[in-house]
Amino acid sequence: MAEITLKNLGHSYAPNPSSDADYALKPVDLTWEDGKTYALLGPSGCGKSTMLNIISGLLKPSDGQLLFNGVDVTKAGTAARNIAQVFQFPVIYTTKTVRQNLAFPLECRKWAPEKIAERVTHIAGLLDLSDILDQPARKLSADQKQLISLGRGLVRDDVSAVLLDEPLTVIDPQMKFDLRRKLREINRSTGITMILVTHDQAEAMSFADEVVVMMDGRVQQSGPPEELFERPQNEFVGYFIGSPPLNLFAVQPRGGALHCPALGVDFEPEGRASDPEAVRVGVRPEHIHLEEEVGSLPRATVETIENLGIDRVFSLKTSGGAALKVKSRHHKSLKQGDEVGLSVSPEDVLLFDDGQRVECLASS
Ligand SMILES: Nc1ncnc2c1ncn2[C@@H]1O[C@H](COP(=O)(O)OP(=O)(O)OP(=O)(O)O)[C@@H](O)[C@H]1O
Repeated sequence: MAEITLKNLGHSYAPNPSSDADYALKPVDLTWEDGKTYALLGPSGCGKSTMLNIISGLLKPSDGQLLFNGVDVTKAGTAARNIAQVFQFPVIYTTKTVRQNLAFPLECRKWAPEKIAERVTHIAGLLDLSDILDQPARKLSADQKQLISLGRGLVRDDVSAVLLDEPLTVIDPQMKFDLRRKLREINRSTGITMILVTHDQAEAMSFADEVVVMMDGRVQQSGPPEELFERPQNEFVGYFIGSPPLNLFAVQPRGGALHCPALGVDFEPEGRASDPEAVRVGVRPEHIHLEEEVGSLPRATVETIENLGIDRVFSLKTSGGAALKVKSRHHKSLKQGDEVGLSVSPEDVLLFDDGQRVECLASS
């Protein structure tokens, strides 16, 4: 098992990269602690597979170094790295039984038969495969086949990390939940570092101790799910994480400070004075409160209501014409066309200058 360090690690598929734009993965410094779960999250083409393939050794990076437990493995082949990889589609021998599939990597390493039997029994127990060990793999469901793929990786006792490349794509939604829980249980019981690639934020947020958000080949932010939700470093992360995404509002200069007309909040950005045109205020739909007694609060009109079961998403238009969404489990009597007051706590307000979050003093 290994701590994985990316040291100024980047990759360009172009032979002579001349600018940032030539890099599929822009050079980045990151350390992934031994035993934790990580998710690489971002839209299609943002560089997730490039990063994963560099870690597994399928791709040699054009820039920087990759270290496992402090040892430079940048030039090491896949075999030397002892990485187990699970792909989108299960990679198993359909003509073999579950037991034979799990035993095969150990037979190739010339383990003694009794050690193989012991290890296979242990791994099958971890993965809930004990009852089907003697069934042919081809007869199993997609999620069971994915568990066998995972088992084939875990069965070796020298695995540095498990890389999961969108392994839940072929799985039914309910099974996805179970398999994700199972993966976390295995991580906790084996202490093996797991890195999941996904473009599904809910999957990333519920699986990983830390999520690495990527866009255009650049790591935008890396941190625990709550931190990405509460303190996104830039507008992209704020918008990409959360459902519905972060509300963003324009500001106007007012008496040396900045004023957000939609929410009726004033700000003083810390540090340099900002160009108001480049400043936007962000508030999570969960953090805006609706008041049915409007009073002197900023007002908005309910345009549509989406019922999500427990929660509702209210799409609103402020009196100044700004659109926003509010997510709440209250206000069941509100209907389209109703007028409501808006309130927000200063600590829930985020300020972005030129797309990057800045600290600010907010007062309602
Ligand atoms: N072998 C290659 N040669 C040239 N360009 C490549 C190659 N592989 C990927 N790219 C480019 O590198 C960028 C990052 O691709 P990558 O596959 O790493 O993204 P991704 O986030 O994994 O996307 P997806 O979610 O669609 O798999 C993309 O612009 C892609 O077109």
